[in-house]
Amino acid sequence: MFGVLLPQSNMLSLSIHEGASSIQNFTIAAGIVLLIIGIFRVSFRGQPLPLPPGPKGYPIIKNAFDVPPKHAWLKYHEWSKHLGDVLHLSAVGQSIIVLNSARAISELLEGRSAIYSDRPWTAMTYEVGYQDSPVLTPSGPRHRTFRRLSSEVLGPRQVQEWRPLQEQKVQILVRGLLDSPQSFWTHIRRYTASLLLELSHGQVIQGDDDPFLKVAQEINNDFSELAVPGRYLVDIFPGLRFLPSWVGLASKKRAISARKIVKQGLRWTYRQVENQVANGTARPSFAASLIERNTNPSQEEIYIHQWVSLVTYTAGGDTSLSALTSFFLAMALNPDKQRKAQAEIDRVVGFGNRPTFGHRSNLQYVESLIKEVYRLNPAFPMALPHALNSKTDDEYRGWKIPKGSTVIANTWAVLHDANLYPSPFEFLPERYLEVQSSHEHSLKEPAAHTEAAEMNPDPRKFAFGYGRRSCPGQYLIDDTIFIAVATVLALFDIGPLTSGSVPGYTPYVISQPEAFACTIAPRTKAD
Ligand code: HEM
Repeated sequence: MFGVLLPQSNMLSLSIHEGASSIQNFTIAAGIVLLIIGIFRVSFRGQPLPLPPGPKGYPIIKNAFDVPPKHAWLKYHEWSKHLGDVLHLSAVGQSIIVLNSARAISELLEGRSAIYSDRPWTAMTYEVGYQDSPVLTPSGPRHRTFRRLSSEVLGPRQVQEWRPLQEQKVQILVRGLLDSPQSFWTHIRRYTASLLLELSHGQVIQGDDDPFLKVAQEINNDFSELAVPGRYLVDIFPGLRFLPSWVGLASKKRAISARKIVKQGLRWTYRQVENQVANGTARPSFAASLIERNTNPSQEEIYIHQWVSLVTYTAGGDTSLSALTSFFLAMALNPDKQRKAQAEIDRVVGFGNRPTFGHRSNLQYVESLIKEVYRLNPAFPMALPHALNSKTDDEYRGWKIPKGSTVIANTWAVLHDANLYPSPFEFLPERYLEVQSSHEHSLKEPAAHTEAAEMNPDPRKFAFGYGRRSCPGQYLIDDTIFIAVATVLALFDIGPLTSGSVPGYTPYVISQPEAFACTIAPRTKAD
């Protein structure tokens, strides 16, 4: 075939100078060339592209029972060592693509974010109504509205307005640690809950029995349980949801009660703020500003406002708990790193003083220590599942990615890749000191721009997710974690562990340390 083409094209390049008939020849020959290329392409396309490699599975159900229910990121990482960084699994007709490298994640979830930003459909989330939440809603107009509204409050510049509130709220953590250090878990929760609910709805939480906190927590607990794909049989066999309720399917009953709680909770929390705005007692908050800005909202707008306000708490509570408990654990296990950070704080802030955001740019070791907390045990080891849109198949490195595939980014694998982070299982804040870039800059730069050659890239590029689905709360929560970490290190000595062996990590979507205990005592002298 190529033998025919070459003489034709040589003849053409000469004959261009020879008048109209040559132009005719040129046109005919070009047509033939295009025809042959076309035939070649069609016949090539006729050969179906292979799927990425994956574990073999069983007939019909394929990998349905291979998908590990716990610590899935570890299993995927292990498979990727033999099968390659991009894996394909198939569970009852649904393709699951697992991306185990920075390159694959960057090229697909960020480089092709326009088509890889859907969320997988699961029967249980649909039944409860969670697919309307900003976290799980499909990409489309509603998702874009969520993102726009979020960025108006949570963008990198906007969050700076909340810093005085964060400096104030961290006192809840300090007071708690002074009163009952063994309950540090509870104090962390109180600190983040109190901050997030004041920010989202202007609510000043009055203790653990606060009705507002209880509603938000109930929705959060249900969400954590029910939005885990595959936890209920109905997610694997969606047809089960059409069975009538008298059959007594556990998932049906659970979905009905959770749906009621979400609906009531969304309305009730938002109505509190509407009333406060109406009678002039509303404190500044996300919900209040949405209500004040739009005095004649449609039902759809109200629904979006309700979700976008509430999600600030539901998406932020457990994730920040994970990051801060990981910090306490890392300090209990790495006293030398703790001493180094405290020495830096003493030098910059002065022993016994409380750090503020104004000190942050001079606390480079503390900054690196926080990065290492994000890296070693990411709160979302696999981000949240994305989905390729359902319109067309995609092609990547010669593989077919079927339309509608669930796409999982194995963030944990990237953050433990020895080619990116040498000695990946060691807690080494020092690794970032050579590549220190400005805080704002590094957070904004997407993972897509992480050159493969760059060592020890800022883990926040991975820990907060990817592309159009990346975490909108990342700037806010990064501030929340900085002020807590810097304040606790300035005022307390953490560790050693008093609960025996080093705890493992919980195995689900949001992973946090298993229960542990350690000493926490006020510092008495400078390091
Ligand atoms: C340490 C704390 C946090 C971590 C590690 C974290 C991480 C993440 C990750 C990995 C995702 C999934 C991204 C993806 O699918 O690629 C996500 C989504 C999301 N996060 Fe966060 N997050 C944290 C705190 C927060 C806070 C405080 C808020 C709210 C103020 C928040 C709001 C959201 C929302 C709304 C989404 C869904 C975004 C979408 O689907 O478009 N997160 N987060």
